[in-house]
Formats: sequence, structure tokens, C-alpha cells
Amino acid sequence: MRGREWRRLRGGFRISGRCHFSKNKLLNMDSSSSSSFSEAQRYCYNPTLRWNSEVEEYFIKAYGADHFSQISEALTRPSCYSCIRVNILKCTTDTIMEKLKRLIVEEGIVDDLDHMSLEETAYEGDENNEGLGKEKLNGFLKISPKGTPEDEEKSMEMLTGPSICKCPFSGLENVLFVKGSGPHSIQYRRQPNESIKEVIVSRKCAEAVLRGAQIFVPGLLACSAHVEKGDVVAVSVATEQPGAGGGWSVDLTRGIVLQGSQTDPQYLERKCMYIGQGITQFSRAGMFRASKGIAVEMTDRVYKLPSFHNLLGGEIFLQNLPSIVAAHVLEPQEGEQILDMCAAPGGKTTAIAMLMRDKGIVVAVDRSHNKVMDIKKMAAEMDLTCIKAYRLDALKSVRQISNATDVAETNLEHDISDTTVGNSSSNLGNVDLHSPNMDGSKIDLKLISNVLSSSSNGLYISKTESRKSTQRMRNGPGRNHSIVGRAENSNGFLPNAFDRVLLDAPCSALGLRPRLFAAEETIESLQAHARYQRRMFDQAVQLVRPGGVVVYSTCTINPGENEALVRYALDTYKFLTLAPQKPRIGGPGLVGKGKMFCGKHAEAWLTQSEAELVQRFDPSASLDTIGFFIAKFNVGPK
Ligand SMILES: C[S@@+](CC[C@H](N)C(=O)[O-])C[C@H]1O[C@@H](n2cnc3c(N)ncnc32)[C@H](O)[C@@H]1O
Repeated sequence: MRGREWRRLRGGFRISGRCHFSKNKLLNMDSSSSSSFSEAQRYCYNPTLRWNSEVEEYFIKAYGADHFSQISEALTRPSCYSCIRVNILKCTTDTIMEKLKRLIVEEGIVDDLDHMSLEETAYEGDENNEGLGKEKLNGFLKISPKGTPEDEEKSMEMLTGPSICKCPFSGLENVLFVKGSGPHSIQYRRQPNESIKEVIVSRKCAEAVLRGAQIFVPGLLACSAHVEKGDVVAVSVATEQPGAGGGWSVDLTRGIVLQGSQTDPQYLERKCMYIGQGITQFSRAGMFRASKGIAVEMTDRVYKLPSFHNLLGGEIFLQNLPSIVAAHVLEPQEGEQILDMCAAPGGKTTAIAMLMRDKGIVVAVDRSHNKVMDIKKMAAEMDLTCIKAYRLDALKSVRQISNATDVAETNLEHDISDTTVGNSSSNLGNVDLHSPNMDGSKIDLKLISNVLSSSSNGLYISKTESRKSTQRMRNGPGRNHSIVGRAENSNGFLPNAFDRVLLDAPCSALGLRPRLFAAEETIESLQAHARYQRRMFDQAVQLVRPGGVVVYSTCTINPGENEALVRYALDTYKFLTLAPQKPRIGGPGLVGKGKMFCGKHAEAWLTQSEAELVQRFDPSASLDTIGFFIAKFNVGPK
């Protein structure tokens, strides 16, 4: 049975980081056109990810050269499926599955999903590759706690089954996978005796297009001469190149005319960087005059992924699988007080609130005002009333109360229970506003978040606020003052105020994919991220009560921000212990030590037993996720 299934798997679904794809298949080999072999070599997608040389050396030492090259390759392409979290407080997973199936058929959201062509996506079918794939999938299954044949069947089903399927892992029943396909070969079109018309897009734009987006005007950098609305154009991407001063830049004047010759910007560098073709929505001149709108509508993509833009709002949320897992690992309970320390845009916050069935309090903070508004909007759209979002610098999340007067003032400034009662009165019975502290004192949520300049309670209105409110009356609510209210500031929280804290830390994001350039991160910048994360972790540890839980996560493959943070945490706070995680579908952490700066600086990682307790999602593994890391700590008596 395996042979047939594996062929299907290898044909229709990319499962391993190693590129098994026969490169020739990606090229335009149309003999009826005037394509030369070198042109066929040019118009394809086969990028190589650029790293800072010291970072590359450090990662090669951490992962080994082969494994790191697989990770690097995996990062340049999107995951082969989209992951959808269903808001089970609003609808059932089965209902959404049916709705999506209908939408796919009726609206043509995803063409070709069920018919991923084996010819187009065939991998080199030699036994070695098949063996490697099997080994990888088995590797992935082994790390599952219940690595039973039944689990293996589930994974096979997920990878080979219909276009939409339920996530097979226990505890993730509200998650759906929608498969994409690729890489596809593209027949780049030309008029007889003409060269191929082209556009160049920015790297960020190309990364979005690989995830299923269209090309919007701001992402467009250059275009061939004589392009009219409705023309078919090949789309390539300009990536950062070494600059004169030693840095990286895209040295390209926006709007430049492409001649189809070697004098074109990045002519050589754009070889193998073609992501598909599309139809222009403007003439050449119009494209660069417009300030917004779709410039090119993609018709043929190297990777086809479903676009769920504006679909089933509030009922579904498109989220990476490891992020969903992180919320589950926190194990939030109904009625608890949870802090999400770096919460925007609110993906994990809403997942946590849903797991709590909207009963309890999820305090979501972020330092950016606009991002806090995004959290509030998402919570409102999903009808989740237990989320309270505030603007706060997480590095200052622990509020220092020096004396009794301070406490009294804090009480006066804001009464969060007002907000809570107002927004979630139906849940009040389940919200313990005065849960006992370990030392017998009461945690008073009045003290948890004291919000400044709250015009609702009339206690304190600053001059700035009063000026702003006059402006609002004159000009209307504006982007940040919509129906979901305003983003309020918090002064921080008292020590031990929360049952559980999630620190989904800002990081180097070197696990996010697809990614077409990675050399902006240096050893120094990676170390700066790590220092920042430790300072945040110091705050998180103070805010969780003894007996509580801290979950730390990042979306980077950098061990310095992952295993080294866990080492720091365990060595610094003796009352912390690593806890087992549920669900567990990622791999173990890295053991030992990492060396940087030509071996001069060493950082400590994990012991074997510790490594088994953290969860590391490897982009080159068969699960085909972003790179992600999760550690869960139990907090003992402090
Ligand atoms: C990895 S993202 C969080 C993603 C989010 N947890 C989710 O799942 O949707 C990191 C966030 O940290 C925020 N951030 C960075 N530094 C911060 C600080 N000092 N205080 C609070 N938030 C911060 C950023 O604005 C960003 O939104």
C-alpha cells in the first residue's frame, strides 16, 4: 500500500525539505516557442536563500551542513497547505468544512486543488528519494507521543487525502487543512518575434504572491516598454544585493523600463526568480501613476495556495499550525486570568479565548497602538468578549507599587471590573475577579490594569485626550476609533497577577516562509533579539503566580533565541521547571552548546532530557510548517 500512496504523496504534495523536484520540469521547454535552453533556464523558480556569512556558519554548526541546506531550501517556498482554525464558539468544524468545499467549487477560490497534476509536480522517482521521504515522515511520526501505526495512518491521510481535511492530531479537531500545490512549471507567453513582457516586484510583494496574494501597485518596481492593460507579463523579484558600503540594498529606480536585455536591473540576479505570470490591470504608465489597487492579476503561479481573504469572517482564522499548538500548550482553563504579553495581531489571543470558551479574562498587550486596535477588531469579529486589549511596553509590564498611597491611587485610576462587567456580563458568573493569591492575599483585578486617560469613568482626562476628542467630534472616529472603541494604555500589572502567561516574543522571524532573503540578520542582531527576549521573560516570570504556567514561543530557527533562552530561564529561576506539552507534534530541541564568532563565543543549549520537553518545528520536516519553537514552564513556589 505504501508504494502507491508514496507516489501520490510525492507527486501531489511536497513533503520533505530536500528538493526532489526534477529541475527541468520547472522550465519552459515549449518547443513551439523560440525559447532557447538558456531562456528556459532563466524563466524558472529556484532561489537560493542568502545569509550573512557568520550567521550561516553558526547555523551550519548547529544543524549540520546538509540539514541547514534543507531548512534554507524549505524557507524559500510556502508550506504546501493552509491551516484554518475554526471558531467553534460560532460554528462547527463540519459546517465550515462544507462551506469551504462549496466556496472552492462555486467561487473557484482554489483552482486545481483536487487535480494537482502528477506530470507538473512529479518528483524524481528514484528509490533513494522515496526512502528519504519515508524516513522523514516516520521521523515526524516518531516524535509524536502516540507514535502508533494509527497516527501514521492519520498523517498519511492528511498528506494524501482530499483537498480539505481535518487536522488528524488529537486536541486539534477544530483545525482544517486546505492543500495547495506546486511547484508548477509555467509557460511564459510572448507574441511572435517579441521578447517576453515582464514586471519586477519587490521581495515583500513576491513573498506575499507566493502565499496567494495579487500584485498591488506599491509592490511593483519595473515593467517592460509598451505594456498595455490586459497584457500577459512574467513576474520576477528583485532581492537585496551587496551594496557599496558593505550592507544590502535593492539598487533599482522604481518605474524603470525593462529592455529584456542584460542592462535591465538585476538581470542576472533575477534568473530562476520567476514566480509566475499575470494580466496587467493598467498600462505601463498607469501602473506607476496609480497609488493603489491591483497592478497585475496573477493567472499562473509557481505555487497555488487558496486565498481566504475576507471569507467567513469571524468563523475562521487562517493561522500557522505551530501557533495554534502554542495556544493549546498553554492549556488555558475557563475562568482563569491569562496574560498574552506580545499579542498583536491577536491570533494566539483569540485561540486562547476560544479554548476558555470566552469565560475568564485574557489580557492582551502590545506596544503598538494600531496593533492593539487590530486585536480589538479581531476579538469583536470573533465575538470574544473575554479579551481585554491594552497598549503596554512588555518590558515594563510589572507595575511597581511602592506604598499604600500608590495602591489607593491605582484603585482610583481605573476599575477594570467596570469594563469586564460591561463587556462580558454573561460570563460574570465564571470570572473570578478576586482569585486567591498563593500567600493568601487576594489578587484584585482592579489593580491588574490601570488604564490612563479613560474618559469612560471620567476620573482622568489629559489635555491631549481632550484635544483629541474635540478633533474626533469634528472629523469622525478615524481608523483607530471605530466601533471597537479605543486602544487604552496600561501601566502594568502586579506581581503574581496571572494564572498563565504567554510570551510569544518578538524575534528574528527566521522561521517564517516563504522568505527570499535572510542576510539582514547578523550575529549582533541575533544577540540583540536574545537580550530583548530575556528581559521580557524576566517580566513574564514575575507576573505569573506560583503554581501557574509560562509558555515561551518564537517563530525563528535561531537556537540563540530558543534553546539558549530556556537555558537562561532554568539557570536563573530555580523555581521554573520544563513541563511536557500537549499536543506534541514538533521535534525535540537542540542539545549541547552553540559556537559563534569563529568558535570564540559559546552559548549553552539543553540537556537531552530538557530537549525532549520543548517543541521545535522544523520547516524542512515532513509536517511542512514554519520554523517555530515552544517551551512550557511550570512555576513552583517563588
Ligand atoms: C511575534 S509577534 C506576536 C504575534 C501574536 N502573538 C499573534 O499570535 O498574533 C510579536 C509582537 O510583539 C510586539 N512587541 C515588540 N516589542 C514589544 C514590547 N516591548 N512590548 C509589547 N509588545 C511588543 C510587536 O508589536 C508584535 O506585535
